Amino acid sequence: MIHFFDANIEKYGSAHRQNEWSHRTIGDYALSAKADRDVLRLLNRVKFHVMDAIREFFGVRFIYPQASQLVIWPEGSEQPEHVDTYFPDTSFSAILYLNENFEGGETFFIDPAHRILPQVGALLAFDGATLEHGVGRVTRGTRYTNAMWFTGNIRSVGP
Ligand SMILES: O=C(O)CCC(=O)C(=O)O
Ligand SMILES: [Fe+2]
Repeated sequence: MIHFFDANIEKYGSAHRQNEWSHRTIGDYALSAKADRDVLRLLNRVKFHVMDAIREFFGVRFIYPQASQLVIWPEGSEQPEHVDTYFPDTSFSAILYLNENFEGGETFFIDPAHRILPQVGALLAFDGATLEHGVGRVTRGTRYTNAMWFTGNIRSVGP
């Protein structure tokens, strides 16, 4: 995934560098319109495993995908506290940590205060529309994640 991200961000990131985020994410919606089927299949497989894990862990019956993105967090990047209300009716946000050979870059929560040190292969799932969270500054190296958003409302399913 990391290799794919590095090799394809110019191809699948936004066509033009519009803002800080445009060359930091590759969305599955970009891949579905284009060629790299193996990566899309892998992202989909991950997404369905994550939905299974959320159903089982949180005891919810219905959950639908909204978006899945590969994200790069270069040295010096961070994300201030926020809630995930970009997509309508998000009920769960999930982060799959793809590497850990960097420093900083913890996912943090405000209330209750909590910090999660990324471990490769670990999955973090939480109610991202309600719980304020953010990402501490990456102080050395580069952080990579697969970020996903899910809804319980079938009318708010992603593209
Ligand atoms: O990468 C993380 O730990 C969290 C990212 C996040 O909160 C977001 O993209 O909305
Ligand atoms: Fe978030």
